[in-house]
Amino acid sequence: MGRLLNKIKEPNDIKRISPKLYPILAQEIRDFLIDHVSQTGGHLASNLGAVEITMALHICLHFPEDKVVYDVGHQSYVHKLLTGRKDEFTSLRQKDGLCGFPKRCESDCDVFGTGHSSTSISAALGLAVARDLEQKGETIAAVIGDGALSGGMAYEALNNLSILRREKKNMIIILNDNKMSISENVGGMSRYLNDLRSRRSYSEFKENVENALNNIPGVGKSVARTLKKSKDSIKQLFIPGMLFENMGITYYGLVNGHDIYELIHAINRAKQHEGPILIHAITRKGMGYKYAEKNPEKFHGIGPFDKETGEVLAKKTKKTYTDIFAESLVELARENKKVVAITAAMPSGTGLKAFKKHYPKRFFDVGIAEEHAVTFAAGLAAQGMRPVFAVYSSFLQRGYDQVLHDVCIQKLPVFFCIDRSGLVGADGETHQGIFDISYLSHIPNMVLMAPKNEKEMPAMMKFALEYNGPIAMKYPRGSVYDGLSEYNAPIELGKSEMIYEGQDVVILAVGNIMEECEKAVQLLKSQGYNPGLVNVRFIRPMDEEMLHVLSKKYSLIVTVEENQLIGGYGQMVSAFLHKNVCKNQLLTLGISDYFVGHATVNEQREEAGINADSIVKSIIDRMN
Ligand SMILES: Cc1ncc(C[n+]2csc(CCOP(=O)(O)OP(=O)(O)O)c2C)c(N)n1
Ligand SMILES: CC(=O)[C@@H](O)[C@H](O)COP(=O)(O)O
Ligand SMILES: [Mg+2]
Repeated sequence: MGRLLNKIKEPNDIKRISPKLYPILAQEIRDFLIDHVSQTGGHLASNLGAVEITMALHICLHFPEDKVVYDVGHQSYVHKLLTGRKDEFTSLRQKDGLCGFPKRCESDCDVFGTGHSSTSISAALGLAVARDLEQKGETIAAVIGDGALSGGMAYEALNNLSILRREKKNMIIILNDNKMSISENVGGMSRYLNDLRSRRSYSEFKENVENALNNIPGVGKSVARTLKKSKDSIKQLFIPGMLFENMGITYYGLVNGHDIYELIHAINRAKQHEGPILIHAITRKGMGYKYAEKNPEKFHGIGPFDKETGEVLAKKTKKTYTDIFAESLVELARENKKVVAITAAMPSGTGLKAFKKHYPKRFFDVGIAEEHAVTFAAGLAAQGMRPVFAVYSSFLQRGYDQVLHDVCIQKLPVFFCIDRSGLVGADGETHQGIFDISYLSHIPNMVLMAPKNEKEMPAMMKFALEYNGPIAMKYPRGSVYDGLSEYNAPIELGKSEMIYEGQDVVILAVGNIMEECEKAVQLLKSQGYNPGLVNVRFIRPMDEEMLHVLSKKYSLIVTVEENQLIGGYGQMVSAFLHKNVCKNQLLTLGISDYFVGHATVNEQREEAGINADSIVKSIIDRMN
């Protein structure tokens, strides 16, 4: 570890470093990040890009009294380094280890937990208003990227900042503009920021304007005097950032986001400002590591890699569910020209890059705007298109009302391809896809499917695109499970698939948890039991005909799902058995009412009691 970084053991220790050594410290931080993330995996490029911004904040502010909210929070490793957690980086994103996002319970310098995009300005405004109501004086800041600024919630907050303007109360927003979301940034705001980037700083503009006017013989000087008096008109004419200025947010740009001294000057100036102020910092995602600079998308979120070559260590031996989705959609779209694909700033993660390559005019990246994406899809469907919205389960939570209000009430044929459904592992609590059955299964007109493995996925997708109404298919992060059971039964609305008949006990497996259930069946058989096994396939509409048969044949019915138990499939079966006055024993296995922290998926399944061994134990305990 670098000599200077080694001196930083507690919050504010950076203030003991001589200013002339800041560039050396920045390099030591970059070396540390590359060394550690190359071993643990994590979000590297964003953190490399935020080194100087974070250092400057820690030089100018005093923690934990002063407070910074990091938008998304994937770029908060430097903040964690500078607040006494550098020794924990060997446990980054591992069970009981350092979280990859800010977390209140981890440090009093993590004032607000993040993970989902575009929340930082809202949260910081809440902190600032509380400060003012309490008549305190700390500095409150939000660090938001250009990608996160494409999220609608950010504008709701920018709009509401007027309450600080009115009271002349300070709040700093640092816009970390690197022209990148995970992929290239998109949309009108990105174009606006590009325009701002293309200009020099306002102060230069003002000076240049005055010089130009003063050089005009005769009228020039008086015009310059008049304009100078009405600063706003110069601003109106020339200042970049008028979008912010017109909302009452002072725009301070452009600042070189890698010049620590310029940043310190800007932040110290901003601290004195009476009202909200936005510092527009230009950075490079992946700064300081050539492989990440060249390919910031690859190094946005990356597994352990060889830092000498930039190559990921784990060789991909199997396809992922995302690969199967992407390949199948390209084929289905070839046959059906009405198929259009939508992503909310996740073209790589959802696999839609492949679709974009084949059908660029039928591909839409709407930015980090899931709410908009859902209703945009509804509009497309209302005009006869077959929109497919590929979205991570936890991010679709943003569009819940749009699913209900704009798609399901109107019974519009939108196909939701819900990736990262179920446990996701290292991203932890904010990213687990363990709520989608709960938040979709109670919406009338919605159909919710879950393939047991990759063989069933293409057929389910074909069925979905032929189904005339709202329909969703949930599938997990990671490699496919090519299971014991071959896909055979054709897909029929609301029909489950009996895999093994068995007797006494039957297991109903939802989606990819089939992997654990098949192992459990083998283990039970080895102990003399003969369990039945059902591939649920349709969470809704439920296969009530099958449930009637099962209720007559088996004394114990077991449901297993990678979802909260509350609102889950097991609860739906329980309601069915209750409504039909069935006397069966019911054992529901799933996530029992807690948020699942960062760990491996296997560790998370074991903790939840839905790995094979736990399923077996629960069944045997129940049967004896
Ligand atoms: C609601 C939501 N949608 C999508 C994501 C996935 N996501 C994480 S970081 C990111 C891009 C953020 O870009 P930017 O704010 O510019 O930060 P940078 O990585 O460039 O520093 C996206 C889309 C998310 N975290 N939350
Ligand atoms: C920070 C963020 O929200 C994304 O980078 C997310 O971590 C990506 O998840 P996957 O690694 O599953 O694509
Ligand atoms: Mg960015």
